[in-house]
Amino acid sequence: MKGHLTRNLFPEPQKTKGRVMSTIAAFYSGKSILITGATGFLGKVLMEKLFRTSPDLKVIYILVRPKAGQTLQQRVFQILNSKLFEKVKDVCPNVHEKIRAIYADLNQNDLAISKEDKQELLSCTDIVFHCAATVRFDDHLRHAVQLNVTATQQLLLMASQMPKLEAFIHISTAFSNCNLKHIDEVIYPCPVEPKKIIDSMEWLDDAIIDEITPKLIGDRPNTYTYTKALGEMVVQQESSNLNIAIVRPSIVGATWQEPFPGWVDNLNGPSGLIIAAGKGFLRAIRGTPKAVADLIPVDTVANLTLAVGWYTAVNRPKSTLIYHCTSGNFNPCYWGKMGFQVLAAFEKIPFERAFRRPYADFTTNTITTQYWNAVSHRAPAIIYDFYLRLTGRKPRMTKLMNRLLRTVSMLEYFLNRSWEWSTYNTEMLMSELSPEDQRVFNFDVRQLNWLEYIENYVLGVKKYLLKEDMAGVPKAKQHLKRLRNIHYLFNTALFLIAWRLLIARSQMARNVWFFIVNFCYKFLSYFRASSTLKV
Ligand SMILES: CCCCCCCCCCCCCCCCCC(=O)SCCNC(=O)CCNC(=O)[C@H](O)C(C)(C)COP(=O)(O)OP(=O)(O)OC[C@H]1O[C@@H](n2cnc3c(N)ncnc32)[C@H](O)[C@@H]1OP(=O)(O)O
Ligand SMILES: NC(=O)C1=CN([C@@H]2O[C@H](COP(=O)(O)OP(=O)(O)OC[C@H]3O[C@@H](n4cnc5c(N)ncnc54)[C@H](OP(=O)(O)O)[C@@H]3O)[C@@H](O)[C@H]2O)C=CC1
Repeated sequence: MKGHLTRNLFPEPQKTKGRVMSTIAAFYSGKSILITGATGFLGKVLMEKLFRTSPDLKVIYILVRPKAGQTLQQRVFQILNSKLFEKVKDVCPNVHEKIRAIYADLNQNDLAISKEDKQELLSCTDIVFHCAATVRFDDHLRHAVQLNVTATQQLLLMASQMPKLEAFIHISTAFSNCNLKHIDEVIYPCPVEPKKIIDSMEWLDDAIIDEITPKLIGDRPNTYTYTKALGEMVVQQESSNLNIAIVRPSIVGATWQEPFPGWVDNLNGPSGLIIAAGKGFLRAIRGTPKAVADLIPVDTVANLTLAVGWYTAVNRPKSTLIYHCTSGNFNPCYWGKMGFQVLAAFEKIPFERAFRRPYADFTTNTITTQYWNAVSHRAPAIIYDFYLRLTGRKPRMTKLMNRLLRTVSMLEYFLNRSWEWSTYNTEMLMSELSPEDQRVFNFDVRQLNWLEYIENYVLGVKKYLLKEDMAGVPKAKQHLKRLRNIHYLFNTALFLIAWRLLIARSQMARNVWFFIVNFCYKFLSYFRASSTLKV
């Protein structure tokens, strides 16, 4: 593909209302773009930004599968009519004509794209953004390989047959090499070749795959990070034929600025834990307060990805460039501090019908974690289920708590380590951008104010995930006050009962008790006597 281009890759910067138009936005005008994973968290934000900044783009092809009883068209309709796309409709009123949903299933070896659709994609596509993946940590290796490795290979094969293709941008993860502490902008090889893994998945049965999975993933924590690393190797193997770049985001969180702050639509990463903490289910996590919380807003990832698409197409770097999209070395935040910020946000923006008052303790001690799990997580769930049973309702809290603790245990790996990612390419790209591009496609996280971001994140979780109205905030605050009083009352009762039992059984406890009562009495008498003397 390299060197096949006949088009003008350096469009003249245009002027819009006295301001020079963004070069990147101008670059995407008139382009046919293929996005995989466009129905996902990052894909939607990427597509929204493209339509908003380059309304003159020709078409966005999205590979979609029917899901949850919805047809392709219904899925697209739902996305275009969501809050996220409100601004797009103003700048690009015919957006529905510019989006073309193509049936595809990345679980199928040939991606299940029809002949006609494939022909159109091959002849028209200018740029590919490959976002689709399974992001589940515990996916069966066969499924994770199919989506994160084989599907990537199939897509690259298609890309190599696209005569107009200018750039192929692959979205990986900054954690694909999380077994290392310092990660450079290079592709690290896995011991077993991806082609061998793909082949073996075809003939090994599930039981044998289960057996060899721990050996294959080695010192990585899950099949997700392992298969994303294999996916990168596949990309590297095709890089001599294609103009490719890889973007590696860290933990992707709610939007920072665009199209508005705090937008989020799934429970992955921190979002689910914010709900669990805000509703009072999760009160302690095994996490290192001083470890870097490498969160990156989803709009920052979209901006960097679009800038990478432009740079790769225009400059055609000789080798595959890798861009780390991380916050740690530009503007670090730490889990302990983030925990405080989330709690502070709950004070202002409490969630409705909380189970207990929000509290979050990051602890590194395994015994403390087990204590918290027993006393603060499982015991209240058992008591609540007992109450549900007594009132003739179905118990559910213990089951919910068990699933939550399982989820937390899977995220713990990322809460107890810090990584260093080199960011030379990302910084180089930033310096290549014109001031207007730096403004429109901002990925400079040094400007991010964490306190403000976290507050908007919590607000976004409340509005877009929990669908709670801000009008309910006073009632939610009232409910939390009631929970606090119940908490104090419960603790006092517990203390008195324990003490009473102790006094009944131990002479020593009785002596201590009499000593305290005697001391208090004497102190009060002295205080009374001295105040009478003053008068
Ligand atoms: C003040 C304290 C708070 C401070 C904030 C602290 C934040 C810490 C966040 C650390 C995150 C570290 C992430 C590292 C990401 C690496 C980057 C990537 O590339 S990775 C890309 C990112 N990938 C990921 O993040 C994937 C992580 N998730 C998974 O892999 C799977 O969901 C699973 C294996 C954890 C559970 O599987 P399984 O048991 O089969 O069940 P299902 O999947 O069906 O879900 C069961 C229930 O749990 C729900 N729920 C789901 N997620 C979360 C959550 N995060 N949390 C809570 N809840 C969650 C789910 O909605 C459902 O509820 P319901 O319907 O029953 O009511
Ligand atoms: N979220 C995060 O914290 C991070 C994500 N990343 C990477 O960013 C990319 C996007 O992640 P994110 O948006 O969060 O993930 P999502 O889970 O939100 O989206 C995944 C996308 O892939 C699509 N997909 C999955 N399986 C298939 C299939 N069989 N056929 C067709 N499409 C399929 C999904 O479609 P459908 O809607 O039909 O399920 C969805 O559009 C991924 O490559 C991920 O590895 C990297 C670092 C962190």
